[in-house]
This record gives sequence, C-alpha cells and structure tokens, in this order.
Amino acid sequence: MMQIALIAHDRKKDEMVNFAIAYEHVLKPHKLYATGTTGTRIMENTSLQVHRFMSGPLGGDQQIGALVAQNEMDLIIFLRDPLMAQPHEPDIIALLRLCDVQGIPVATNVATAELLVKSLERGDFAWRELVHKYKPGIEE
Ligand SMILES: O=C(CO)COP(=O)(O)O
Repeated sequence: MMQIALIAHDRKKDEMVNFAIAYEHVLKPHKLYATGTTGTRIMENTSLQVHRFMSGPLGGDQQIGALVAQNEMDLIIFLRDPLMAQPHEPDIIALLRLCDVQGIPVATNVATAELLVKSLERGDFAWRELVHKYKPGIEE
C-alpha cells in the first residue's frame, strides 16, 4: 500500500475530481492524503477515503511536506495553477523542493498524473514497500 498525496489549486479542483473518479479503482487500495478542500471535494465525489490536512494556504502543503521529509510519501499529485499567484507560494515551492530532496515522484499537471497512476497500477512503485518496511511508523 502506497501513501499518496492529492492536492489541487482552486481552478484545478474540477480536474482533480475528474481524475479521482477516473482512477478511483487504482487509488482505492492506497492510503490517500490531501490538503483540506481538495480532500473534501474528492470525498464528496468518490467513495475514496482521504486523510485531510489543513487547507493549503493555512499550512496543508507544509504538513504534507513534513511527511515527504521523513520519506513517508510515495507519490504526490499536485495540480498547480500556473496562471494565478498563490498567497502561500513559498510553501508550494518548499513542498516541491522536498520531493526533489527525497526523489519522490511528483506530478504537477494531469497529463503526468495519469502516467504516474498507470505506473502505480502496473506495480512500478512496489520497491517503495522496502522503504516502508524499514520505517515502522508507516502503516502497512
Ligand atoms: O492551496 C492548496 C495547495 O497549495 C490546496 O489547498 P486546498 O485543497 O485546501 O484548497
């Protein structure tokens, strides 16, 4: 079971909901996390259970970043709005930076998100089970 974070800026939330509906069967077996509003929207529109953190502008990106820093996230789908300034831009950059620090796959648009989820379905992330095994804090 992988630990997956789903995050979308406001003008990308419909796209995230459609993505979650389309790949519900692939995402279902995994432990899902999201920033506050994104998580609510996904749960309203699918049968997926999502652990919700704070809303992004209130620190949700940083909460997810903390798990990335501890190497406890396996995959991040972060549908960013490239055309609208965000008040918490530093938090967004920090999260993406931590993904690069740990080498965690992160999709920032839905085209890449689809490729990653297809990889997930195919079992390409199975090696991450080894990381989990040696990190007892992570749920199996
Ligand atoms: O702002 C966000 C990510 O940077 C997303 O936060 P919400 O899911 O709470 O809207």
